[in-house]
Amino acid sequence: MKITDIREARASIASPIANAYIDFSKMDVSVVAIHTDVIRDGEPVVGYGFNSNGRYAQQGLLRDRFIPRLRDATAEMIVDETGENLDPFRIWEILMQNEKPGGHGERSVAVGVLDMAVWDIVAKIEARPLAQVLAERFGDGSTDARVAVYAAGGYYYPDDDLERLREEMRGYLTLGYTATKMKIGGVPLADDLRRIDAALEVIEKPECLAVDANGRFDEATTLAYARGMEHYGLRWFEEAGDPLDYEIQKALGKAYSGATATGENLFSHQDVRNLMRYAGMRADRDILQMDPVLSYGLVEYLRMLDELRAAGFSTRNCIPHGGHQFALNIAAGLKLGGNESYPRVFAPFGGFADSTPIEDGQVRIPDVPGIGFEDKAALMDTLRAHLD
Ligand SMILES: O=C([O-])CC(=O)C(=O)O
Ligand SMILES: [Mg+2]
Repeated sequence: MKITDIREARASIASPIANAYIDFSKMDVSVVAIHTDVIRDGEPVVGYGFNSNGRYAQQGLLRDRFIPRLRDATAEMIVDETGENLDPFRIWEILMQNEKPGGHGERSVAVGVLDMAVWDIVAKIEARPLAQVLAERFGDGSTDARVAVYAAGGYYYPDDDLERLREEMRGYLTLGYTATKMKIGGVPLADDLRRIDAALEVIEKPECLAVDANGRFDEATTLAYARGMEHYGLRWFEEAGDPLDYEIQKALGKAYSGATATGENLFSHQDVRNLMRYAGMRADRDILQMDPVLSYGLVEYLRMLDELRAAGFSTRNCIPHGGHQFALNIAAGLKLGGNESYPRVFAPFGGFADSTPIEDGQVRIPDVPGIGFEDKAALMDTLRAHLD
């Protein structure tokens, strides 16, 4: 088999929302399509990839370095031992040739976008959902029939008020979600506590509401929020301090009895190893949110899981960031703790297949080959509009 074409483009996901650190008025993502000469159902197999929100489109890196490396590789260099499918691990080595260690981030996004498309192809050639492929290759052979998902939102809006937030939370419950997440850190603590109270009027169960500070706080503010929020018993307190400031995370873990969450801005297994070494993470409650597509793809995510296991954590500690179907397949196939979802933001890249509604806070993997993009009409329309 061989790759016949690689296309990339940039797609806007701009919106007026803001978290404690950035607004999304200029946010965009890279989208790629990798075409092959393998025929399934009468059509050449095409794999799709895109990055999730938070990091921007990576067109320069894709065009100048990573796509040319893949284009220049011979057919023998990129296939597995059967010669009939791609080998994502060999492709990863080709993408990363002549890249120095360290300084992860941004290039990890470019590689992750291509890696997503490669795994979509692998599962399409096997004519099975990616979750099943992963369960057999790297898991215990079976997939989780349903994955717990939570609705991430609760952003700051230009015309913010508490009723808008309550209305948003009501909407998530109507869609079938039982758990949600909202932003903190964009306004003073007293105002954030009023926002949490408003969300809890709707969600009712504090163990079903998580809060996310997006790395905004210094240590003193982290501890002030920990004291202010501890009595609620919330689901988790996410990214209190800078993602690489493991001392802040450690101080939080010591001071705060509730669960904490972090990892969406760690892009390599070396960063995860350091988190395990220095951040005082607690295996009995804390959540790890590394996002496979932002962090060099599934090939690297498997190495991160090895780091976690070595430190005494379970795959169930992991609830990836990003709200995409790629992470959903990984969650089902490798038995993670759940997956993020963005029902109201970052359309059409957030949310899951059209045929799998959220039921009681959980979602199934659709029975379609690959990652399942073809079962999500709005996403396919966007991908095709940019890449055909
Ligand atoms: O607002 C963002 O950057 C997204 C985010 O942190 C999340 O989904 O946890
Ligand atoms: Mg977050």
